[in-house]
Amino acid sequence: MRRVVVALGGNAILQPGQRGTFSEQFDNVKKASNEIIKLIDKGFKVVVTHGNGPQVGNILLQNEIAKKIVPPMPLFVCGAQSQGLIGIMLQQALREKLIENKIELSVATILTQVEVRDDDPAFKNPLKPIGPFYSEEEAREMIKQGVVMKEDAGRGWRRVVPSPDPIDIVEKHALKQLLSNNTLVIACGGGGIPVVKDPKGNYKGVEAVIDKDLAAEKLAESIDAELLIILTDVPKVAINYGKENQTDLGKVTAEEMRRYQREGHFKDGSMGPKVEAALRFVEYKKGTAVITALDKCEEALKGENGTVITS
Ligand SMILES: Nc1ncnc2c1ncn2[C@@H]1O[C@H](COP(=O)(O)OP(=O)(O)O)[C@@H](O)[C@H]1O
Ligand SMILES: NC(=O)OP(=O)(O)O
Repeated sequence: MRRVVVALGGNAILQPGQRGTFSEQFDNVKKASNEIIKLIDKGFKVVVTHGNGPQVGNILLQNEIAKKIVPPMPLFVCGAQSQGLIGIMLQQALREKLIENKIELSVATILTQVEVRDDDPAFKNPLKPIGPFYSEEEAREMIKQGVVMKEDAGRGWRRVVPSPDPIDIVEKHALKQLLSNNTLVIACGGGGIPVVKDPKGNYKGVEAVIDKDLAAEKLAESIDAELLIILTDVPKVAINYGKENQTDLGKVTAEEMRRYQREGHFKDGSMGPKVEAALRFVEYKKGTAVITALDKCEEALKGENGTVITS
């Protein structure tokens, strides 16, 4: 059976302008689950992963606001909490759709650790935006209080944290076993819980949030997937994005895409990591990578939409 990793963008769970109530997020997750079920119906063996930028930032904020009463937890624990938060919504929504469609599969979320290097340069250069958006004025005030803030791809200011490169999926053997045992697996949520390995082989959590698209690529490599689908809120990747001469990309080779990347068409913190993840998967694994909008996934698989990158 063809293995596929589906990466759900933050927008698929918490849309801009929403406060992020449980029912808002659960409704969004239900819509995303519909699309995932269509893939299963087509005969794919699916592993789902998802972003956590808004959620992990909100959990961190809750910890900080309540710190006089409740001891705050480290950021990697907030990441683990976000895997549980989104995992339970996905488990329930997917199960509902599986029952509706009379598909017999178990659903399980794996609390997944992802190894990073402790000397990754990202620890000295925080770039990963998390949590809510702030105005420039609010951001300047927070910077004075020691919070690292950056402007996020023209959408407002956000807190930023280190985002080291994922090098290995710690629970990969467990998730392969579940996959072979009729289970729809949700793994590496929020890029995985970032850990470093000590000389004895023990893992220790680190203060970071891994990019979920880059982790999705590692996940796809680990389970021998032949397809990586990155679902976001635009149907296609574009060159000259937002300019008069914007051109959407349909079928492209990895070579062409690397050239556009070198020319600076894909922004850090938004389309940049998606394109890099897609390219790594196509170049190292010789698989196919698709970047498209959640509701265009079916069309993209028929070759009628989306950006499809092949070697
Ligand atoms: N070259 C590009 N082509 C298409 N979209 C782009 C490009 N550069 C930046 N974007 C922006 O990237 C956004 C998707 O990235 P992001 O919001 O981080 O996704 P998600 O939260 O779904 O993972 C799109 O909404 C679009 O505004
Ligand atoms: N961890 C992560 O990349 O989350 P988002 O996709 O929500 O930013």
